[in-house]
Parts: sequence; C-alpha cells; structure tokens
Amino acid sequence: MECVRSGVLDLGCSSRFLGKGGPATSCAGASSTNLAFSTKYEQNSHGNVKPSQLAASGSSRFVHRSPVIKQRHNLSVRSTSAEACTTFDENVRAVSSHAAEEKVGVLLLNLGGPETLDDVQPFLFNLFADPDIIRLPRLFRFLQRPLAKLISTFRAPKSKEGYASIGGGSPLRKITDEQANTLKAALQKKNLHANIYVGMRYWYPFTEEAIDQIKKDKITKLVVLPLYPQYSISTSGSSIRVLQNIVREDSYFAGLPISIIESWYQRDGYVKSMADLIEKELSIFSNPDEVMIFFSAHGVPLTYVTDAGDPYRDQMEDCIALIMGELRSRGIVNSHTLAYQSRVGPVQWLKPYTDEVLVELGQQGVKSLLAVPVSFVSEHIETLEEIDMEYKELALESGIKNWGRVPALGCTSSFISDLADAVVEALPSASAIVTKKADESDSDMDLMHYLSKMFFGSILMFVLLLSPRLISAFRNTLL
Ligand SMILES: C=CC1=C(C)c2cc3[nH]c(cc4nc(cc5[nH]c(cc1n2)c(C)c5CCC(=O)O)C(CCC(=O)O)=C4C)c(C)c3C=C
Ligand SMILES: [Fe+2]
Repeated sequence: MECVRSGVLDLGCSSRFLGKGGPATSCAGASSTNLAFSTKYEQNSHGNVKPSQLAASGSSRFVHRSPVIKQRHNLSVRSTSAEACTTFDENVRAVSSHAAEEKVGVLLLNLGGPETLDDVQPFLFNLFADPDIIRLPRLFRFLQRPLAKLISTFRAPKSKEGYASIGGGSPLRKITDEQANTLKAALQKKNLHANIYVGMRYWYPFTEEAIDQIKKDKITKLVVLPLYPQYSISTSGSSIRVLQNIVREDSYFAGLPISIIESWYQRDGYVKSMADLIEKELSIFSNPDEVMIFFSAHGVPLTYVTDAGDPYRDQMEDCIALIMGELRSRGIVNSHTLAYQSRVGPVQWLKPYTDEVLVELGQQGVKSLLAVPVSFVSEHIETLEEIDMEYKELALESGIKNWGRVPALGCTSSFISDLADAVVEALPSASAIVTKKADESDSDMDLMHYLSKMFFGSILMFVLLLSPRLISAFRNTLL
C-alpha cells in the first residue's frame, strides 16, 4: 500500500460513554495553536508532525473547524449485536453474491511507533497533541500543542533509552504489516477478497494516508478494525475520531457503508487463543500449578473511567474473567491477578500499579509468576522493555524466583482467523455514518476563544520563559 498523507489534530472532541456497552460521542468546538518546529520536521494540516523530506502536499478536505458530531449507536458492531446474528456462511454468501460490484476494504487501526531514535520526539509530540491522550478542559485546549511540545521534549530522552534498548525503534509497523498480510490470506481462505489498509494514529503510515488510499482504490464497503481488543477513549476512540472527522468532510466517505468493530476481547477465538498461549507458557515452569498468572494491562488515567465514562477497565476485567473461565474449563485453576502498567505524568492512573503489585507479591512469598500482556496484540516497547526488562528485574529483586512471559498474539493463526470471522460478520451491518454539522453556538464562541487564547497564551509563555525552576519541576514529574 502506498501512503501519501499523514496526521490529524482536532482539539475539540470528548467521547462520553453511556454505561458499559453503548457509546455516544459528542464533540464540541476546536481550536489549535501553532508552534514553530525545527526545519527537520514540519506539520501537516492536522497538526501531526513528520519529517519534512517525506511530507506530501496537504489536501484541504482534511482541514476542518469545530464541528459537532454525533455517532450513531448502531455504528458499533459487536459479536453480540443483532446484526451479527446471521450465520457466518450467510454473511460470506451475501458478500460473495455482490462480489462483482463490491470492493471490500478492511482498515486496521493501530497506535504506531517511532522507527528510529530521531523519530521519538516528533512521535511523542503527535501522541501528546492528541486531545484524547491529554484531555484539557475546553477553555484550555489552545494549550494542547505547546504542552505537547514541552512534554515530548522532556520525555524524549527517557523514551529514547527505552527504544534504544529494544533495537533502536518500535517493531509495531512491521508486526502490523505482517498481521495485515496474514489477515488478507485468512479472509481469502474464507472466500472474501479484501484490500487491507493499516492506519496508525501517531506515526507512519498515518490513518489519513490509509484513508486516502481507500478513496483512491474506490472501496465500496469498509470494515474498521482497531487492533486493540478492549476499547479505550485513548486508543480505538482516538483513531475512530480521526475517521469520523474525515467522514464529516468528505462526500465519498459520507456515503461509504462502514462497520466499526469497536472491541472484540469477548470473541471466542481471541479468548481461546490467549488461553492457548497461557497454557503453553505455564507448561514450561517446573511446577505449573504453583504459578500465579499476572495480567498486566496498559493503564489509563483514572478520570478516563470515573469522569469520561471510558469502558476500558470494565472491558479489561470482563476480558480477564473470560480468559480465566476458558482456562478453568481446561482444568487450569491457577491463581491470577490484574494490574496496570506504563503510567505517565503526575495524575492517578488505574490501580493497582504493576510495579507495586510485583513488590507486594514478592513480599507475600509468591515464587513463580507468568506475566501476560493483555491490552495489545503485538510486541512493543512496553512488552519488550518494560515487562521483559524492568518488571522482570523488579520481580526477581522482590523475591520471585521463576519468571515467564506470554508472547503477544502477533500472527497466531487461530487469532487471525477469528479476526477474519469478525470482519465477515461485520460486513452486513456496514452503513453510512451519520454526522451532525457544527453547532451554531460554536461560531459565537470564536471571539471569546481567540481572546482567551491570546490572554492565557501570553501568560504561559511569560511563565515558561522566566521560570527555569518551574520547568525543572515539570521535568521531574515526567521522568
Ligand atoms: C491499550 C493500549 C494502550 C493504552 C490504553 C494507552 C494509553 C496511553 N498511553 C500513553 C502514553 C504513551 N504510550 C506510549 C506507547 C505505547 N502505548 C501503547 C498502547 C496504549 N496506550 C503502545 C502499544 C505503545 C508502544 C508503541 C511502540 O512504539 O512500541 C508512549 C511512548 C513510549 C514511552 O515513552 O513510554 C507514551 C508516552 C498515555 C498518556 C495513555 C492514556 C491516556
Ligand atoms: Fe500508551
């Protein structure tokens, strides 16, 4: 797949979940503050940065202002939904019967990662410039990009060390491409010929590049599959928002039937594949029955769940219960625990924290642990560096004698085959996404926004320029 575009920035969205299952997304007005970058990296029209030598010319269709968007509830496709109740064969037949005129696309959404150490700071900038990652109150959204610049600059040295220790870059792009190829083959085996596109949120190939290609290829039906088993505002939610923003602006996408599989941790194929991996790794221990299964999930700030209604923690707990249920059905009754890793910054994240639990388990006399990364299906910096190096060392120091780690699912065939089933099941419910135009009141806010931007922006610059102490205090909270 040729990728030609990158980046997005919409500072105005906040997703709010109504209960465990049904999402509703609403977005308020947006604004952005540009910040000068070194000549090596330039911004595109969406606010993401990329190396200038690779920059493609911008397309005005991605440029938008403060729209309000309402997501249709039947946009989400779950294996439990009514639409998914047709049989697999019926779905394949339905698709095949339209094969002549139908051109099916599958868009895999993922986070993306820096491929070289020079990419680390601009990658971090893109991540922290995402209003679904740093959620500022509406009045302070203009600070998003200066803050992103500041935080990415201070965090880059620490992140670079991490990426250097796993070979100088993230393996995510390579693994996701492999998953895309394997999924294409698995779909072909099921008689569905589909183009697979990879869209990353914070690095190449950006979601917008994939979307451009989908349009060029004249896809007539699209299934969107985030490669995160559980939904979080900060992951699948953020990537889906990019897509929604484009749908709102582009008549081709506005008319394109789309199915979004928001989460799929509850699928049998995923649960069984995870149980297979755990069973296999347990068997390597000399006393498998004595091993505690230690699920370690990527955390999110606590307020995502408590204030913004992120279903991530609920889904994670459900997911662990399903995997443990599957293991029990195989006669594996090991003890287990769930903790959250990779917190960033000074705020409270989902608890318990992985590092603290490891120390406690050591103190309690647990001798054997099997770490299971559960929020992501590829190896990445947080498995290869954080779990395999930092947490392993901490566990051994804390008195744990035997340590094992379950690999990420990657291209495991039962798993990819199940993703292919999910795609086929999602196709019949593909429909045009309905979006709502910008609220009139947004334009009334423009002057107020501008004035408040100028006011607070000047104060921020004044404080930052004149207060090296403040900067060093800030740096300490990030490292
Ligand atoms: C389900 C998975 C993930 C959630 C939830 C998530 C939330 C989240 N992450 C950050 C900050 C960082 N994440 C970073 C890397 C990173 N994050 C995920 C997954 C989830 N993030 C992955 C797979 C990766 C690794 C990509 C790779 O290159 O291999 C990083 C950069 C690395 C580092 O410096 O530690 C940051 C920073 C926040 C703030 C957040 C929720 C708000
Ligand atoms: Fe993360």
